[in-house]
Amino acid sequence: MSIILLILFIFISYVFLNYIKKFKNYGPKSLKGPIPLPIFGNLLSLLPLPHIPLTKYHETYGPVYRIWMGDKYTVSVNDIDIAKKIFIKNADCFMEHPETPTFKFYSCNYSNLVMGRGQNWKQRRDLVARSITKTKIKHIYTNLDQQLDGLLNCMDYHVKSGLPFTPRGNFSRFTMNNMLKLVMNDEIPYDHQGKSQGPMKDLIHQCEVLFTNLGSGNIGDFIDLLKPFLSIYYKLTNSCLPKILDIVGKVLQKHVDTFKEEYKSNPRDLFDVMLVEYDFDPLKYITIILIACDLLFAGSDTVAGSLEWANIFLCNYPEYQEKVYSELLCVVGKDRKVALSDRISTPFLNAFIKESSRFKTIGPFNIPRNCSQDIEIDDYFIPKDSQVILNFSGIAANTKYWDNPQVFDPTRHLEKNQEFSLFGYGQRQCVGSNFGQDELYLSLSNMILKYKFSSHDGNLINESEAFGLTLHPATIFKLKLEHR
Ligand code: HEM
Repeated sequence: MSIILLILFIFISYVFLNYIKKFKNYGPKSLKGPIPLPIFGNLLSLLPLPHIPLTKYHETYGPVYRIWMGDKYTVSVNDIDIAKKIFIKNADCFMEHPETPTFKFYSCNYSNLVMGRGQNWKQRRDLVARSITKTKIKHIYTNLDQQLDGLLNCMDYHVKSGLPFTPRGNFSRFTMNNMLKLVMNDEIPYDHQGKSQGPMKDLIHQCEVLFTNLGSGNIGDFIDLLKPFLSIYYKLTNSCLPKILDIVGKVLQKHVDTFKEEYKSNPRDLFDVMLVEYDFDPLKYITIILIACDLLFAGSDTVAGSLEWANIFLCNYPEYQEKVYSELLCVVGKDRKVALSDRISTPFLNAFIKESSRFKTIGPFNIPRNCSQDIEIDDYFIPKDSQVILNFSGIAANTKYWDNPQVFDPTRHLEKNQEFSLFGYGQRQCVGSNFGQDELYLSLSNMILKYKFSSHDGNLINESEAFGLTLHPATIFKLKLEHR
């Protein structure tokens, strides 16, 4: 009995002291924020769609405020100028991500690029940034073009058969294939009905499981008492990561076995580039596999989700669809496909894409960064070891930048060229931003030039959001496609 009382006493004292800590005053530049609860801090107020309360808090506490995510002091930044001061001007202070059981487990102890740290990260980042260009991998855009043909063929099938077209699944396979081609010169073949086939099919399935695991968030990452249990839980239960590493590892081994001298100057893909860079050192294979996985994860769901949202807006705002189509018809005509060089001549389509990404921010936040020392930025004090979130959804709704931000209106970008990027700022901003934007432009423009989009039942498509690894449409919607 006395042992139980003792444990209870220790627990209550811990909770009490822990709670007091949450009210520490950092002086006149202390950040304001909502009152936290014991243990959970403000976590419960963030459910189920954290970007909504995080954007609302801005109205009460200003563009930079603090919340407690469990035991983690978190700074939410909703202003572009301050974001730049943090992530560009004071980059050294905000370079790493916070250490959490989830980040640690899924990065195999920070051995990948996305979670990499210090010099290791710099070296991996430099390698990937140099590689995903057409100077290094020469056929990178030919591959993209072929994948686009595959997607358009699939859409053709739906036009001819009169069957409704489901963007979810078809767009994820398209973007996943672009990454598979880029990284390991592989792809998931599919029949016209959109069903995946072949050995890589299992990879897509395992990635979906992993996206769900990562996207659901885990309270054990934020509450110190739970962290050790979460680490143990991952070790005991999670089997999709080893499966993914196994599938990707086998493809890497095949690359090693089939490598030819000529691939040094004309690599088949990123695997070849990395094998040469690391001098075929088997100790580096795990890093190569993990970087490959980074690109598969970071580069597929983001672009696929952006395409889904853009399709919804084409259907729900048919007047803008007609304007984009007329512009493309005038610039490109019907005898060829849209090319990247047309981008400069399609301001309305560019504005439509920008508005689509502002209206539904596919990645509502950057990957949180850890602050490595106490620092003052303008009127804001950010304490050491707090985590900093760049709230893209908050910036997208900030009336400092946009009139009537709740209205979908591409013309706003023609009237005023307001800077807006979902790719982050500074050295650690998205390494695939150029490729991702090219992928989005090419696929969307060619779809619009070829097909008229509407919802399959004639109703407006539901625009509500589901929060996961990305902020994607909550419902799996279907489209009616007609040839233009
Ligand atoms: C619409 C498309 C995309 C969006 C919105 C997006 C957004 C982001 C964001 C917000 C970050 C974190 C930046 C930060 O912390 O400051 C990031 C990082 C990253 N993204 Fe993207 N991304 C997209 C497409 C892609 C593509 C196509 C690739 C691969 C080719 C890619 C690969 C990566 C990688 C590897 C990182 C980690 C970079 C590092 O830590 O050095 N992303 N992305």
